[in-house]
Amino acid sequence: MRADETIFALSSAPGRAGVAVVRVSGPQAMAALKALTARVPEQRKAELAEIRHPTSGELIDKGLVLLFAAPRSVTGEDIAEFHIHGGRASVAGLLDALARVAGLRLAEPGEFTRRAFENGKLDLAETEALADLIDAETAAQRRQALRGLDGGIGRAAEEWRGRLIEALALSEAEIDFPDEGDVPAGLIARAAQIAGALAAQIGNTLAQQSGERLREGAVIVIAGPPNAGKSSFLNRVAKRDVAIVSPHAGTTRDMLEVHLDLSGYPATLIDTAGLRATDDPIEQEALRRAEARASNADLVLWFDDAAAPDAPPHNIAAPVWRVRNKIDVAPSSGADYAISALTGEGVDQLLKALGDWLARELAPAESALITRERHRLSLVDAQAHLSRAASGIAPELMAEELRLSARALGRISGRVDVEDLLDAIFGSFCIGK
Ligand SMILES: Nc1nc2c(ncn2[C@@H]2O[C@H](COP(=O)(O)OP(=O)(O)OP(=O)(O)O)[C@@H](O)[C@H]2O)c(=O)[nH]1
Ligand SMILES: [K+]
Ligand SMILES: [Mg+2]
Repeated sequence: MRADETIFALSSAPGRAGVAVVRVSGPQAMAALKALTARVPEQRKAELAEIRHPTSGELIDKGLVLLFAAPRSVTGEDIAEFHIHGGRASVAGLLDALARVAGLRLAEPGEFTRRAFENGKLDLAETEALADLIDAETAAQRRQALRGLDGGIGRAAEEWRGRLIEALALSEAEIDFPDEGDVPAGLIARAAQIAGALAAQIGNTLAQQSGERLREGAVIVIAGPPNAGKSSFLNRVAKRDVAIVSPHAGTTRDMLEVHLDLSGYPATLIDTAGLRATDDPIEQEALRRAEARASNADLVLWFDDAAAPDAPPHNIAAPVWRVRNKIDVAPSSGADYAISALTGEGVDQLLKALGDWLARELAPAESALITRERHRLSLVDAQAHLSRAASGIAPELMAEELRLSARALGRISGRVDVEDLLDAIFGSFCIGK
């Protein structure tokens, strides 16, 4: 990647739309505006312009153009924006026109964000939060991502790193001037005290509920005997025919999942094969998978048929809610919820209870600092080095532990030691972001 190259891409979603936004970032952004509209708009002011092909002069579209001059732009470079009609041909025409401008090329996935990072507009944790915001499907996920974009774990890690560097300075003063009268006594003890306090604080953060589950959504598995109406329930909740429903026991083989927004919280609802003894090897494999999925679930909805109640097996680790289905054909008692997947009776109550449960389970995760495994591993690493630094070791060893800890913390915001992380993180973005 080279900063002297100017990149462009469709930044809004591909496909037909009212408006499409194409962004150009880099030193040739103004030249691109001039080449296509024969002028450069006033900074940060939308202007209506005729956008023409630079070689043929053909009119591509009339649209709004904007200029954000460096460094006051999202990437920190000159940015030109073209807001045009969101037709496939209009967008293709504009992208083709931009490709003809000298020094411009199509952006790679995540390249706009990567430039923002390299120009200090975002730290690495904020970059991750931006990716989360783009991916957020529910209100709670959006709030979590916004908190991350507002500093979150990156800011905390930098604060801790600042205090750690203070401790490092103390221990190095002790190493450099061990016997000098004007160096106050007990430097190493103070450094150890700071290290111990930081280790405890990071330990507290690690002990708090992590935000990962909110990012990914809770997993709710529908399990139960064949023909209990599991797939019928999934279809009703999804409001479309996701799963095949039939009176034939053993209809579902492959697990099917739908993503739900329940009271603003995310969940993945998974339909599984009906549990029963069978000789069919394919069905046995389906059952093995269903059981494995149920064992990793956050919640299991155990479905049975009002005409043939069936208790759940005892080896399910997750909390189990018993749901009795088909109450339209047989009266029911003894389950947590009674529904009819066919008529819809009782389904709203069950969904409401699931929404309340999700809110209880996931609300604390909204304010969690740690939202990714990467953050957790860096903090565990930083804490281990801090604990060793505080354990009364020689000043030289202590300084080394503090340095290692500072590096682990620095990896969170990405200000140091990150080259190898960059490709992985930016690669998860799409082109135009
Ligand atoms: N009367 C009545 N029939 C239902 C209800 N829910 C499902 N059924 C019927 O029960 C049969 C089995 O439904 P499915 O949704 O395929 O059941 P399943 O639990 O997914 O079955 P497997 O995938 O084979 O384990 C179908 O004929 C459905 O139409 C209900 O609430 N009331
Ligand atoms: K069935
Ligand atoms: Mg089924």
